[in-house]
Amino acid sequence: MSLPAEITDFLGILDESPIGVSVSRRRDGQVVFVNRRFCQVTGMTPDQCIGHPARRLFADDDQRREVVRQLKEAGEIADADVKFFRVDGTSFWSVLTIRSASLNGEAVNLAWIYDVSKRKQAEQTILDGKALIRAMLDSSTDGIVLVNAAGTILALNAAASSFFEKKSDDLPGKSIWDHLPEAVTSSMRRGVERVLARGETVEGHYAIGARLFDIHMHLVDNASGNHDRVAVFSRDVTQIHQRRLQLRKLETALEQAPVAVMITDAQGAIEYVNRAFVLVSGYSEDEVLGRNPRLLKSGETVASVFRDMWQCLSGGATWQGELCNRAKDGSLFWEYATISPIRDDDGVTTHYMAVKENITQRKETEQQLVHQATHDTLTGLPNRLLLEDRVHHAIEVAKREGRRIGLMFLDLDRFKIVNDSLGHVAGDQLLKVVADRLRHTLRRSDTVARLGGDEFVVVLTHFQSSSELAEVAEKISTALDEPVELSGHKVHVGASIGIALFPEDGDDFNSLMKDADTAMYRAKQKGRNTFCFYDSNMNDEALDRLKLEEALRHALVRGEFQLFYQPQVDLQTGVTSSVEALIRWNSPERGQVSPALFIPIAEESNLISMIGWWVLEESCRQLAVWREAGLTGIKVAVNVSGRQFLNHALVECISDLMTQYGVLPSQLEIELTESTVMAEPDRAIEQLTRLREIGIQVSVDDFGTGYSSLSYLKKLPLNTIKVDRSFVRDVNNQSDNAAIVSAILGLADALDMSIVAEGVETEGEEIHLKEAGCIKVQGFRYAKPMPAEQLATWMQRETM
Ligand SMILES: Nc1nc2c(ncn2[C@@H]2O[C@@H]3COP(=O)(O)O[C@H]4[C@@H](O)[C@H](n5cnc6c(=O)[nH]c(N)nc65)O[C@@H]4COP(=O)(O)O[C@H]3[C@H]2O)c(=O)[nH]1
Repeated sequence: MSLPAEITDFLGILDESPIGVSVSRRRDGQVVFVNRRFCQVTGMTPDQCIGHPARRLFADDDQRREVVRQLKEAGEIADADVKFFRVDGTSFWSVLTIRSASLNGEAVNLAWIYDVSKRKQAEQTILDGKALIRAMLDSSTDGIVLVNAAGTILALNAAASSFFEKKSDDLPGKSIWDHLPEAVTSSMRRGVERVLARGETVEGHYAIGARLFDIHMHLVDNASGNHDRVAVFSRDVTQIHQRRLQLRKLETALEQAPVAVMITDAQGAIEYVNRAFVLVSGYSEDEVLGRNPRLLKSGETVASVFRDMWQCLSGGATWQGELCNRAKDGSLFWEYATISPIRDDDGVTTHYMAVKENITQRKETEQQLVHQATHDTLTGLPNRLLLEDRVHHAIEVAKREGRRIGLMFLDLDRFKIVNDSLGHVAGDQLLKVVADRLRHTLRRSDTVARLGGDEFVVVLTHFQSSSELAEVAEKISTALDEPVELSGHKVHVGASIGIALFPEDGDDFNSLMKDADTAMYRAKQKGRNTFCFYDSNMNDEALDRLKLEEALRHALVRGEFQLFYQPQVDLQTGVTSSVEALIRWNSPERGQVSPALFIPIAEESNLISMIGWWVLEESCRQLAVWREAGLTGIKVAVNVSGRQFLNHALVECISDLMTQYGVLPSQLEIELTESTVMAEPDRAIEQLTRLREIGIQVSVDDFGTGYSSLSYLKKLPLNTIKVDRSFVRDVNNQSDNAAIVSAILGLADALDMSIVAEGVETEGEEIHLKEAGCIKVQGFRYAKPMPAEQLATWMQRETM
């Protein structure tokens, strides 16, 4: 059927309207008319519509069926939102209205479509937004309930159900107050009122059933800007609360624990200490937090304990052990510590926890017991047990270091008489006095022990010679020879001392004790208050040395020293321009004593300084005498010992003497042995430099015997090397000596030093030395050391 022109014209008027119009026959559903707008909206041409079934427009079958159903039922469709699919696959939303009508006697469906895609899109966006918000709210673990002023629930999220213990679907529209326990409602009601009245956020904690909630209530604006809604946020804090309670319990337990607890981070910074820690250490929490536990270090715990601790902890294991720490007030305390690493879920150590039991009292008791077991109760001195231990230990060290040990056995000479006559109390008092005197006479490094009764033992480990031991024994004898005041009586006790030496007399404790005891009996037999060595040779030697030292002490005051001078000759010119000053001791008892014998004793007993100064002064004095006598241009080489050389006053003293006697620096030379220079090379360099600064020349004696470090030799400001006599001896026949002398000459040449060969005795030696390039010589071949007066004559004769 085609529509009459007047009808289509009429309908065509609607072409420009926003409404699309189609007319279809009810009979067969064929479209008989579409206006232009209809074609625009549907994206079809009139030809694609007219003559075709109207249902073609519906790409979606379900929708089409629905439209047909409605048309059958009601005969029309009013303003339905329908989604159409265009032939190109795109879709659009339209408001669809279909009405039945009669056109030219034919029943038709008039359809109006109006594109509402934009509105639909906006609606969808709103819906999507709402769904998103809903999803977000539902995914929140906090419950959110929106109520109005009357308490009517307007909305709530899924998590809010736990707050009400009911499914959230039932609740909107109902009163919140009907769904909460009595105890909660009144307080919450007041909260809601406050939020609405003042716009404040109100917080609270509520127990609902077995659960605990943190509640926050906030004012919410409605769409028209009225403040009549309250959002109630509820957070289930039951678990947190329980954990908090648990932690509090643990903290209280830690705080009240009888043991000190300390927690540090992985770097050792203290994060927690409990009350016991504060009590024991004396440090407050604030004073230790953030600091390292090292602040407790006392220096009394052996280093190996800390090494062991860190090895253990860094390996992830728990360490247990004893530590001696220092409290804030400086006192020491002992702890038995258990230190464990604390790891996180990944097994990484984040903290260390130390649980420490104070064991100071136990330690003190232990130490007291040990002290009691190892010390004599009366005198407080080590007893036999400790003595034995110390001697064992000393023997070990002495073996390692190649040292000697002196063990002295002391027996008081008149103790029994005191005890029997004045009683035990006086006897005990006497023993205490003896112990004190021994303690004061000896060095801290020496051991003094009491064996029991009136027997004491002294152990010395630092001494040079047996004469030094004899000296100590003398000192002890002198100290014990002093009278002791006992119960109003002056008592002389004295002691007999027996001395045994390791390793000479014995190499273990028992044999040394036995030998010292034997020697002590010998001393008793000799007459009391004396000492005796176990080895009688040593006895004589030590006594002899002691006597020599004693005599040496008086020699200076008694004017028993004299200087001899030995010329140093120039082989090329035959001229003597320098002499070596050599000391002589004319002892009334011993005759002439060789310096080789008494100089070492003087060095050991410190007499060398006095003797050394005398030699220097005497040399200067002699130079002045020679000058007066017209003997000028002579230089004196003075031997200076090691001890004297390192004395700070040496340079000033030499300067003073030169000024006093009018001696020029070029007239004085200092002779040092190679070992003196090499003993402390750095200090030697310093002192030599100062000597050089005042113009004094220095020569090294005995060169070649002391293993000089060549690198040092280069740095030392020395002028002359003296080739030792041992290399000069038979140099013309002994190739070894010849090689050494030639090497020393080469060295001196390279270091720009001059050479003096010592102890030249034969013509052969002289010829060899001359050919080797050695110019200056000294020895019996030219002259023996002689007194000053003789030297003047000798020199005059030589120059004649
Ligand atoms: N066999 C032999 N010997 C020769 C010959 N020419 C010299 N002598 C001896 O060799 C020693 C040289 O002195 P020294 O090496 O410094 O060795 C000196 C020196 O180290 C020390 N001394 C001497 N006087 C002093 C002094 O005033 N102070 C210091 N600290 N030590 C001194 O005592 C050591 C011994 O002195 P002396 O007995 O006087 O012995 C002297 C001297 O008499 C020779 O051709 N053949």
